[in-house]
Amino acid sequence: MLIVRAPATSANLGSGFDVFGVALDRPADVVRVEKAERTTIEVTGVGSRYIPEDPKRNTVGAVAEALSAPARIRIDKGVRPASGLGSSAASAAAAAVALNELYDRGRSREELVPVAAEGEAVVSGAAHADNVAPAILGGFTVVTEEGVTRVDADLSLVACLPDIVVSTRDARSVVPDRVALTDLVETVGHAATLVAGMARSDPDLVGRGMADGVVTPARADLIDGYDEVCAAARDAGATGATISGAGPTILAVCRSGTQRAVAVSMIEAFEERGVEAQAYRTGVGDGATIYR
Ligand SMILES: Nc1ncnc2c1ncn2[C@@H]1O[C@H](COP(=O)(O)OP(=O)(O)O)[C@@H](O)[C@H]1O
Ligand SMILES: N[C@@H](CCOP(=O)(O)O)C(=O)O
Repeated sequence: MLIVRAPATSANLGSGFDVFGVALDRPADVVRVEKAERTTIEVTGVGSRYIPEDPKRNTVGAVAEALSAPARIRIDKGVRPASGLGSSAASAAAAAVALNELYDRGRSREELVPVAAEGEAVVSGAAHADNVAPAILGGFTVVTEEGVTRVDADLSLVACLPDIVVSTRDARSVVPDRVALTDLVETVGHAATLVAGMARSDPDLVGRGMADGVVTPARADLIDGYDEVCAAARDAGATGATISGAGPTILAVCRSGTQRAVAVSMIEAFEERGVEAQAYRTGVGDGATIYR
């Protein structure tokens, strides 16, 4: 048997829709795999009752199929599904790394990114790789058609998860399919600022670069209290806050020493709207880790 842990991830970071992603220290999924005649899946842990065990409907089933690696797969969920924290991607990334090792397929970590992205197509309708790339490689990642670029970064983050469910599939349906040139220019500027900030582990630049006038405003209505929670995070010392992935989690980047205050303020702002929430005080983490 092989055991692999893969972390939660936060995709988009505002200006990098379907391109940027960052691995978080926590939470994480743990996946156990054993060779078998055919693939079977068992799911336990956070939100497991909402996750199908049918290999055709679970992200890990698509990964096993893509690697021709049938297995008994047990998933212990630490990342709540439909959270905006790459829940479906954490399982897919862990399964890709585990099955590649179990069956000695010899794929590099970079080569496993499109394999794990096959799983994302099963749940969201698009094989977007912005969650699976950091879940496999760790750090901050930039995904394009040509491949993945990884940047090491050290940042203090808060991921605040309200008791609201937003499915990635639904949140993708509200994204505009055209943008004006002025919006494009603004987005390129923000995205470039964010990448420079990641390379320098500079929370001010990253916070500034998270601004986005295209995708985020279209999705903000799906999260009750979005504006108030972002404002509370900034007032408490965050340099920026935005929707994590497709939501409902809100990700905040913190100045040194403000992480606790940011977390408390975000929870309180949700509570003022009558929404319960929990906050992960986290940072940029490693990718999938194999435990034998
Ligand atoms: N291994 C898995 N882990 C989590 N969710 C899964 C998995 N396989 C399929 N799903 C389905 O994917 C959906 C959650 O994915 P998504 O909406 O992208 O959430 P998240 O934003 O947390 O990744 C749910 O409908 C869930 O049932
Ligand atoms: N780029 C995708 C990311 C979805 O992330 P998730 O964590 O919500 O699955 C999107 O924004 O749709």
